[in-house]
Amino acid sequence: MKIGIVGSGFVGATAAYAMVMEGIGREIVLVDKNETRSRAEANDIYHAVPFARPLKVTSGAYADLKGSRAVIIAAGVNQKPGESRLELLQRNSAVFRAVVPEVLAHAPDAVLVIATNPVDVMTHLAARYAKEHGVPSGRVLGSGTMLDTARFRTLLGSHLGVDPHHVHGYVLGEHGDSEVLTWSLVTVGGIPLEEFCRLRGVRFDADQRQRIDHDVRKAAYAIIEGKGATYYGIGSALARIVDAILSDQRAILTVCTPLAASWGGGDVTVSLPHLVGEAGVLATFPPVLTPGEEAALQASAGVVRGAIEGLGMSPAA
Ligand SMILES: NC(=O)C1=CN([C@@H]2O[C@H](COP(=O)(O)OP(=O)(O)OC[C@H]3O[C@@H](n4cnc5c(N)ncnc54)[C@H](O)[C@@H]3O)[C@@H](O)[C@H]2O)C=CC1
Ligand SMILES: CC(=O)C(=O)O
Repeated sequence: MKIGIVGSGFVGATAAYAMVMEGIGREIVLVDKNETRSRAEANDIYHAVPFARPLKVTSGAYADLKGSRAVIIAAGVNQKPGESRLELLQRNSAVFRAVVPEVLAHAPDAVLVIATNPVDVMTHLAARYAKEHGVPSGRVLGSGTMLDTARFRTLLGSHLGVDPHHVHGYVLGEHGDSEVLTWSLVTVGGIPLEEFCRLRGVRFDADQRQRIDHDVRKAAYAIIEGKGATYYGIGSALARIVDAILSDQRAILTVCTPLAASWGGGDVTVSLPHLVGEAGVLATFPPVLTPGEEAALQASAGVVRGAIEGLGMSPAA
């Protein structure tokens, strides 16, 4: 099973490395406008194969994406220290105008997995191009708030003293400053958060919530300030999404995809829990939230809708 990656910078190359480490797929092709970089990354990652799983890793042109089951798009600019994701919009939408039609032309049956920021708007844009090629919007999904959800679960697990695999909680809405940590949905081993804290005698007050909210929401800014880019978390999230697609896992992931008009937030692309399998997004599960969380989610969808409209696109892809 072939996986394509367009944009083999920090994010694309790390996703490829994560897939080699975990044995996801059989072949990975890296494409980048900087061919010297993609060739070097492909060779470097390929040399890890004897220590990991038997995958082939190559670099190539768009034509080499032919037959891919999934294509990750991580091409474009990343944030400089202090810059927001939305500030990348104009530059990365120009990159997508060049990249997405090429991917659709050479890998028309692939599920597109978007990572480039601002990922919600870029996913909306990619879905619009895909629609022009007859590709249903469910076959275009973005990493959305997968990374924020992972950060939330990591910090909660650390505070509670529980393996984050057993901590369930979702960050929804924009992958950006307006994202919503849905505290009311958090369960630990099936036990609601407050009840779990009572049973274990763990202190969890407003200050602790505030600290975790801050550390999740500001994580990217802090990491970029310290080392210029984030890539291990997102690389692992992208590998997880591709695994769900290739194995038709029916995983519930907080990816983003254009939402049906029937969703209360209207036609926009933001993250909600989605069922993900071979064909991409198979179903959407708008959660039951507190009134405050619901208002924050609608406000977050409004931020993304404004950015989509600012690009001159109708929110209805
Ligand atoms: N969705 C998420 O949770 C995350 C998203 N990102 C985003 O991923 C994107 C990539 O970030 P990095 O890998 O750190 O950047 P990078 O600068 O290391 O890599 C970007 C790559 O895209 C390539 N590229 C640019 N224009 C292209 C074109 N027209 N055709 C083909 N390749 C092209 C560049 O040559 C470069 O190799 C950024 O937009 C960043 O904000 C980063 C981390 C998390
Ligand atoms: C850069 C980015 O989007 C993140 O690390 O969340």
